[in-house]
Amino acid sequence: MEGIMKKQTASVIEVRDVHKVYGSQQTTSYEALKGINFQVMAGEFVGVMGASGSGKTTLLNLLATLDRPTSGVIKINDQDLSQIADRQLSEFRGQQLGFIFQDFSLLENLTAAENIALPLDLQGVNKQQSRAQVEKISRRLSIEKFIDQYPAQLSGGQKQRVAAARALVNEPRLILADEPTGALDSDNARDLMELLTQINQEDHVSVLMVTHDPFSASYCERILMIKDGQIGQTIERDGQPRHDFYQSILSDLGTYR
Ligand SMILES: Nc1ncnc2c1ncn2[C@@H]1O[C@H](COP(=O)(O)OP(=O)(O)OP(=O)(O)O)[C@@H](O)[C@H]1O
Repeated sequence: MEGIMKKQTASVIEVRDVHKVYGSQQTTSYEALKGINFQVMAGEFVGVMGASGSGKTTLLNLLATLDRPTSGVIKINDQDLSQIADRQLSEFRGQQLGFIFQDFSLLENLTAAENIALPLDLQGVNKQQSRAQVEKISRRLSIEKFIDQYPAQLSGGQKQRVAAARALVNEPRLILADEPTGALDSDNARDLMELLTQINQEDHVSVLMVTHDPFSASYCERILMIKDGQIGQTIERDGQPRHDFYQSILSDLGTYR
């Protein structure tokens, strides 16, 4: 019920006719995205799948404001990214977005707590407030016991929970995840997907997740299938139980490739 009520309020991502061409020479240039259109509404959990080289990372980099489209419009929380100057992009990222990567991207010489606090440090949040926010998110993600340890002392699943805490500590409305279960075994992958689902449903944080893995994708409500730089197909969960959706994804992937 909550899922129905939370949707259709506002769009957190709007992508209109986005093209991305790498290289400027006509002979060597490559069009990685060829007119992408989609929206993600507040509170949605959306997956992006597609074969290697189809343009998933290119799209995620544009949404993450790490690169600019060649043409087209991208809005995040109604803000047109083309209107943000380069020097303001890191502040925008820090305030609006949370990132989770396949390789966790934790700094080895910092404790888990210090890693989680990084987005707050970059925004100049004072130590006391930062410590309070780190403790709050650590309790929420049940990682209080190991936040004073270094990444090398943590398991893969624990590292990804720390990375999730770092993504959430600034209370973003949107999480961008790039193969977040790619380096996890199946139990830890399930834990992480359940955690993301819980955050999505309880805190109404929207999630856009690139994945190759049909199991992880089955936690999404909608999956954009990218093929050769275009959205070829969208698979809707439509209230199906997760296991049934998993089977639909598998059969769609079978016919899609
Ligand atoms: N910086 C770049 N310069 C030139 N071509 C690029 C660049 N980055 C990506 N490409 C090309 O653009 C296409 C899309 O790449 P992209 O990394 O977005 O694919 P992907 O779907 O994320 O693949 P994978 O699943 O293997 O990560 C590929 O053909 C790739 O070779």
